[in-house]
Amino acid sequence: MSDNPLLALRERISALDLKLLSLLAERRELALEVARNKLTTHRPIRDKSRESDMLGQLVEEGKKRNLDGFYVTRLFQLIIEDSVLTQQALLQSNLNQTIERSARIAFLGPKGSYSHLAARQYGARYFDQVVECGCLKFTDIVQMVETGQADYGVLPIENSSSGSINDVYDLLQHTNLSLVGELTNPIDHCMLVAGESTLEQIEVVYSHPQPFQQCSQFIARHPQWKIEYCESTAAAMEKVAALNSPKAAALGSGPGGALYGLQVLEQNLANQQQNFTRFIILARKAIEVSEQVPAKTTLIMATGQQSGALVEALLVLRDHGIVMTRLESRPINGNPREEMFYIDVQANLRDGAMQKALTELLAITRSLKVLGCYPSENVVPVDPS
Ligand SMILES: C=C(O[C@@H]1C=C(C(=O)O)C=C[C@H]1O)C(=O)O
Repeated sequence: MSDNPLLALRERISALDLKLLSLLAERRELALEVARNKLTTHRPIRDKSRESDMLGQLVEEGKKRNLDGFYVTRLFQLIIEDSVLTQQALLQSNLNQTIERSARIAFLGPKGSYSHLAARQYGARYFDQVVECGCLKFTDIVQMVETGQADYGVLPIENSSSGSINDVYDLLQHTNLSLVGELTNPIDHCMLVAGESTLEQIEVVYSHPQPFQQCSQFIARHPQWKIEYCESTAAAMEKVAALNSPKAAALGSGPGGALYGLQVLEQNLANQQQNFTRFIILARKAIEVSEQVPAKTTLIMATGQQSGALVEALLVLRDHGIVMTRLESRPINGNPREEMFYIDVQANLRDGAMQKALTELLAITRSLKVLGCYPSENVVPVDPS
């Protein structure tokens, strides 16, 4: 134990953190045991009343230890989210006989891009080993999966600040790949520097145009900075790491910056505090979703040009009690008078109601394609009882 009081305290904190890690790993193993039990009992993965009761007890126990309820709730909601998604992955691997322990995953941008981080996160949930395939363009990602050079493709499809990514929606019109998963990640834009620096010392900032748009209010407060656009946030980080100057910074993700040895100077810089990007996962083979796991299905359809055609189609979903979570329209190449509609629904493709709705939709639409049915990765947290 160090003689320096601060170092001695830090050593004790680090030792305690290791114990916390061991406990979290043990808890995750127990969650997997619960999932294996649910394989035999067919109970749903989520038991929200159990979560709510447990959180209530933890908040009370936390108060006895001077831990405020919001902190305890937020911490255990994150722990429970991991537990639920880990269980979902086990049930899905069991149902779809996913025995491969490694996968090749294609994504946009070099290491450190938001897509790269999403690909790593998805891969870690389903595989022991991931071969990372960074691509320059969305079309490269789709082509790598279609040609068997990659097993999965990760594509950003919408951002809460800048909206839908139309190029990806358009790609879905023409590919035979299936949608097999989704991932929604908070996008926390940070100012990243190569070493010690301050905002006052910064003279030039590098990033992709998107982060500059999403952080325009922060950037506007520093009109003296020179703005340099790069092809990706990862390229910006690479540049700043190479410059190794207190005058240069990159706008990107903290975890991405760490891959280039960059430190966070300022964080949470987006105009909108809640800044999320949703990614979709594509594969050559469609998957089935266990009825114990919340499912989403994505359809793509052309309704024809008769008036009210879209309304008629949406009424079919309503009549079968199917909840639509997203409706996006895109022009059809070469047919300016008609649009293609992308619909996300909270339903399992195998549900009877979903099958009946599809049969009726086939009769009233000009074209209809199921892009895929996949587990909903959005674990909505419950509050303490
Ligand atoms: C572990 C279980 O599965 C889920 C995860 C829970 C958790 O991590 O505490 C609690 C309830 C369920 O939503 C369980 O059913 O007990």
